[in-house]
Amino acid sequence: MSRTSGAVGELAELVLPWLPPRDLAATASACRALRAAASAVTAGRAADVARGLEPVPIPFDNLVDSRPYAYLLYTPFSLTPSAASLHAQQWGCTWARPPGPTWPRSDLGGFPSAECACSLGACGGARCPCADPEAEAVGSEAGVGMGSLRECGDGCACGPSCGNRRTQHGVTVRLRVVRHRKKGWGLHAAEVLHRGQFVCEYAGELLTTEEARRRQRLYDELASVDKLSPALMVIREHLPSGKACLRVNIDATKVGNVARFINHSCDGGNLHPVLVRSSGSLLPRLCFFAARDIVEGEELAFSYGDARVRPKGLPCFCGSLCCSGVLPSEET
Ligand SMILES: C[S@@+](CC[C@H](N)C(=O)[O-])C[C@H]1O[C@@H](n2cnc3c(N)ncnc32)[C@H](O)[C@@H]1O
Repeated sequence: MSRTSGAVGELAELVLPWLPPRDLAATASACRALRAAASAVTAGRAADVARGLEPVPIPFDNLVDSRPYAYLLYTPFSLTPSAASLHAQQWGCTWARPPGPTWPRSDLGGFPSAECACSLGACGGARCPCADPEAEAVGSEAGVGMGSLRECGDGCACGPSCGNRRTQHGVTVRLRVVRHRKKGWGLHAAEVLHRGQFVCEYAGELLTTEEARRRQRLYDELASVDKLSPALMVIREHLPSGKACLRVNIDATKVGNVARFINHSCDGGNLHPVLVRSSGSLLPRLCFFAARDIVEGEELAFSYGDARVRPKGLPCFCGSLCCSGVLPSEET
């Protein structure tokens, strides 16, 4: 009974002394079976943060303390909070049927879209309206702000195997979530990544600005007492008119994908954040590309200054030569 605690321990102390030997032995054996089952669940969670929802498993790796994994509800795509609760995974389980993406949306509600009608294999060519002349350069520089990319989407005639959908197949590169002494978990390459290679999207709950502000206040309080590692991303995009600004709030704190483990680096890190637009979609998606060749084992990082994450005034341990000493934050 040395390891039982709280209510279970109290209950055991009350009940067990009254049991006959056979029932006491049966209770002990049931506890051993439960312990083995719980260990199997822990091992499964530690073996794959994505719980089978990405094309390749993404294991946790902790040589620093005793936490085997970080718990989150995994979603490969961004969702609205109502969809997230509707499709909530049972505690500890994978989804029987994962939810579909909130975008790209097929219904544009009257907004113009530049979808292509290319036949399969012809996308990305000179006549394809979704072709992006800058596509080759995407991801080639870190620390130069947010890039942009156009891809085919739900509004296009081509199918999912079209070559102009680099970011739409989930995480296909080998990654690992590694525990750090000062920064918490961090995302690392588990194979060589080449400059310009797509790494992952930043997926989570899509929030209204009002809800994002409400959560930020809460996360600030919890983070200041070390109770939470928030992953609320605020992306601002100035529209061509210069008069309006599109704001996208993605909260991956509790419902999100592997990108929520990417830490900040003051020197821009080795990832290039890129806003990807596709036909049939009102909102851009935030995607990360390798900004240079990355060796196996290297930590992946980008500058939170480009797509800001709260909370305020926390110390930065990125270790880069130009480290400012604090994590970037913003007034919302
Ligand atoms: C998006 S999460 C990144 C994953 C996080 N390390 C975890 O364990 O879940 C952002 C949080 O990670 C921590 N973090 C990220 N970059 C950091 C850095 N350079 N130095 C210290 N802490 C960092 C901060 O707590 C920040 O609020």
